[in-house]
Order: sequence, then structure tokens, then C-alpha cells
Amino acid sequence: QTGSACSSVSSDQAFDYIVIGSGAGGIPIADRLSEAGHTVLLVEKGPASSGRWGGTMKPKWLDGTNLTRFDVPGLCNQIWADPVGVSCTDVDQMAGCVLGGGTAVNAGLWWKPHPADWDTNFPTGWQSQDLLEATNRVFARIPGTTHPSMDGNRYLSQGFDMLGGSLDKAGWKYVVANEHPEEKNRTYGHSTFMYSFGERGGPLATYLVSASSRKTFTLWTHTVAKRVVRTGGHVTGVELECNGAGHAGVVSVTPKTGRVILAAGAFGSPKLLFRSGIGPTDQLNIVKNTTDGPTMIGSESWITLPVGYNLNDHVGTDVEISHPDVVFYDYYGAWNAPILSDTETYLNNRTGPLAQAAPNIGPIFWEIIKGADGVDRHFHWQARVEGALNTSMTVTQYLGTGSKSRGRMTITRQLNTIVSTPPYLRDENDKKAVVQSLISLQESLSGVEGLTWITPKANVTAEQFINSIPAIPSRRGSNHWIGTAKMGTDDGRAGGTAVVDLNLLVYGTDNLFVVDASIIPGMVTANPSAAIVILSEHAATKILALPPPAS
Ligand SMILES: Cc1cc2nc3c(=O)[nH]c(=O)nc-3n(C[C@H](O)[C@H](O)[C@H](O)COP(=O)(O)OP(=O)(O)OC[C@H]3O[C@@H](n4cnc5c(N)ncnc54)[C@H](O)[C@@H]3O)c2cc1C
Repeated sequence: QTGSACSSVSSDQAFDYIVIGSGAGGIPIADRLSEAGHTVLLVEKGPASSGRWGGTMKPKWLDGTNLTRFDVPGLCNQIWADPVGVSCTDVDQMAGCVLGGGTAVNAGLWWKPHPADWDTNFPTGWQSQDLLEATNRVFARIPGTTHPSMDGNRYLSQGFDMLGGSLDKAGWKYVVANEHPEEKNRTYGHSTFMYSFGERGGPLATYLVSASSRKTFTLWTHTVAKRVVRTGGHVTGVELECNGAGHAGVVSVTPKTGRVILAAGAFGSPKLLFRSGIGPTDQLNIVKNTTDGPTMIGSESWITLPVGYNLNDHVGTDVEISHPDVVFYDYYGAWNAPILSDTETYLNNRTGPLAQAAPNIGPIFWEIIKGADGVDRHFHWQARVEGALNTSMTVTQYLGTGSKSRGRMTITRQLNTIVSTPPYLRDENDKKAVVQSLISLQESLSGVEGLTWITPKANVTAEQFINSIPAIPSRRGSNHWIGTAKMGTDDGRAGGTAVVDLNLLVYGTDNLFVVDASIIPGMVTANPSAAIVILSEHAATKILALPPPAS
């Protein structure tokens, strides 16, 4: 239904491609498809974020500038203090529902993937060799930086120096990570961020800028996609829900040749599939019993696929250490009561602590541990200056590539998505490797003068500690959700595990694709946004090469 504040979609308008969701997956592919000469509509349910796109959310000290909270690296953790109007309300996890999705709200960590990230879990055509060109294109546009402040200095680096120096003494090797993505075993380095010119940067400042310069590109914010409209396996348009602003009605794709790309994230894309009658029968029956029921596509046209299974996230384990050298900076305080000289240097030159990600992230370090099952498990450790004391560092261990545990997401009667089976440490060898990796860190830091372990305490073994933390998202979650519309050759309609094929086409359809974190078969080593942008680039090449659907 069209509400008064929503513009109705005109029925004579059609787009070659409709991309739903403007996150790490959606923006790059929308740009590439429009670059190829197609008409592209990018639909985003949230409001503008970055000032460049008309965003307005900001603290007082940014009044009079075109910057918002999303643009200033030092304000990136504001999402935790004040998520209202920014985070998704239909997902039981933290996710950005604004223009840019996760790339607008995240901490900007930006990693060139280790070759094993592709080679371990991805199928033919998606191996590290196949992804080289896409990787180069992405890093040419968004190179990332290890020193975001525009004067090249790193501010408040005491924590980095103490912890990095200690690892160095224990034999870990310093690397510039994105120059040597393959060196991820007992190595450490500075964080790399997608920031540019002292601001957030990333897809919003690159791909979206080039897309928007083309007449063929259209962006609709504040516009919620409800479902795709389809006849059998052919999608003819997208139904938009009025949520008080934006567009409403059914927007069509170009007859016969048009395509729809779901890029609404690891929860948003499955939700759209469920509401479009695509998924496991139990989930479709739930949707059938909601307000969607009367207009939902008939069960004779349902496409049964394992959407929502294969859910994964980095399993996170926080430890805390303290050292007298470490200096805390109150990044949360920078919202209401910033240090004036720091806002000045930031506003005047994009320098100083506010040009760096809160809460002073780094060092990052890596180790690979072989499990009893022979599988290499990649660990990514991420330190930040935050914790119980002013001299604390919280260090999060993430288990990535090689992890075997999986969970499931489902939908509720209220049409919210939930993590119904958390994916954490369900595999014994995952758990053993996590314990082993913690022991390895404890050993490496054992001789460091002045260093105190706050968590785990000295009288708790690594195993007891790991077992003591509940395997639930609030305690182990990393906001790196993937896998709910898995890519593969084993067609899920025939009992396989895959929802999309190697061109990211949803099985059982001829013009519906998924291009976001959902399609990733298994976890990558580090924070995943760069990997998702790379796969979006690669997907564009594949989709553009496909012949149009047979009419
Ligand atoms: C707080 C936080 C911090 C993070 N930090 C980092 C980091 O430092 N580095 C890193 O690499 N990764 C980080 N991540 C993870 C990373 O941002 C995500 O993995 C990535 O953005 C996922 O990309 P995506 O395209 O799958 O989905 P998203 O980026 O989530 O984009 C999905 C988009 O779809 C929109 N949408 C959803 N449903 C609909 C609908 N029905 N209609 C219209 N639009 C819809 C959403 O509003 C959103 O804009 C972080 C994530 C969070 C939440």
C-alpha cells in the first residue's frame, strides 16, 4: 500500500537491474552494472549516512561541516552507544540499516584476503587465482591505509608498541599485511583501514560516486523491498513497502532481460527470499502465517532451498591484559565532550586521534593452527585500547578460515530474523584450536615485564576459560555474518547445500541473484568487508557475461 509520504512507483518505469541493499555487496555491483551501460536501480531501506550523500546525524562539533558521525573514524563506535535510526530493527544482531550498510557503520578494517580464504571454501571459478583481477580492481579504488591521520603519524601508539614489541620478542614477524596477504602465521602488523583523506571512504566514497555520475543509475533510500514478484522462476519486479518515506508499489525489471540482485546482507537477503516463497518449507510456512500470507506466492510455486542454513560468524573470544605503558583515549566521550584541540586538528587537517578508528585498534596478529582433523585454522587477533582499567587492552581472538562450525538463521511471526542456532564452537576441533591459539598467546606474552592478565586470570586454564564463555552471539559474536545463501554446485532443491550457483543465480530461477555476505560458503581469515567487495566485483563480471534468460 502506498502511504501518504511515499512516492508511488510509476508503472511505465523499468530497470535492467534492481539491486536491493547498498552495503559491501550492493554498491560495487550496482556501479559495475551501470558502467556496462545498463539502467540500475539501487534500493536502500535506510537513510543517508555520510554527509556526501545528504546524511545529517552528527554531534554538535560537526555542525556547519558536511561531515556526519559516519564520516569521522574516531566516531565509528557510536553505533554501540546510539544505534537508534542506524541499526536494523528487524535483525536480532547489530547491523547497519543506512546507506552503505555495514560499510557505513563499521570500523573500516580492510584486508586483502589470504589465498586460503578463497581456496578453502569457495568452488571452481572462485579460487584465489580467479579473484586476482577483482582484488586488484578493488584495491586500486580503495587501497586502504595503515596511518589514517593525514600527517602520516600514528597517535596513541603505546598499546601497539607494547603488544607488538612483545610479540616481536617472542619471534612473531612484523608485516605490512596487505602487501603480504599470504603471511598470516605468527605475524603481526598495524591495522589497515579503508579510510581516505582522514574520512571513512570505502564504497560510499568510490563506487557510489562513479555510479551516481551516470544518468542510468538511480538510488532510492528510505525504501524497503518486501519481496520479488515472480512467475515461476522468472522475476518481473520488486514489491516495495511504504515505511513512511521513500517509494512504494511494484517496480519492474525490463521485460524478459531484466534481473534482480539481492544484496541485503546475511539476514536481509534470506528474509527477502523467504517472503518471495524461496527457502525451507518450515520458514515459508511461518511467512504464510504472517500479514504477508494473503498475498504470498502460492505454495505450488515455492522453491525449496536451504536458505538460512550454513550461518557462520567469526567466533570471538575476548581476553584482557593491562600494562602501565598503555594510554586510553575516550572515544565515546568525543561525542559530547571532545578534547577541543583534537577536534580542531581533525576539522582543520584531518589529523590526530579522531582520524583513527575508535577505540585505537591494533596491533592485529595472525596464527595458523592445524586441527586434529588436519584442517588449518586461521586465527586473527585484534587488539584495542579499552577495558576495565585505563591501561587495559582488550584483545579479541577470531577463528576464521578453516572453522567447521555452522548455525542457522530463521524468521519469526513478526517477520524479524533471528540467529536460532548460533554457529560458535559446535565442532570439537574448532574448540581445541581456539584453546591452542590462546595458549600460544599466553606463552608469547609470558615474559613481558609489567604485563598483567586480567582475563583469563592466572588460576584459570585456557580450556576452562574457553568453555566458560557461552556460545551465544552476545558473548562470542563478531558481526561478521556470512553463509545463509551458500554458493555451490550442489543444488539445494535436490538435497544439496547450495542456494545459488557459481554465477550467484538462485537455483530454480532465471534472473534472481544474491551478491553479498550470504553467498560465502565458509569464513575468511579477517574482517570480511574487503572480501565481500571483491566478490561483488567478480560477480559483476560473471553476471555481465551471462546470456539473457531464455524467453
Ligand atoms: C558494528 C560493525 C562493525 C564492523 N566492523 C568491520 C570492520 O571493521 N571491517 C570489516 O571488514 N567488516 C566489519 N564489519 C562487517 C561488515 O561491515 C559486513 O560484513 C559487510 O558490510 C556485509 O556486507 P553485505 O553487503 O553482506 O551487507 P550490509 O553491508 O549489511 O548491507 C546490507 C544493506 O541492505 C539493506 N537492506 C536490508 N534489507 C533491505 C530491504 N528489505 N530493502 C532495502 N534495503 C535493505 C541494509 O539497510 C543495508 O544497507 C562490521 C559490521 C558491523 C555491524
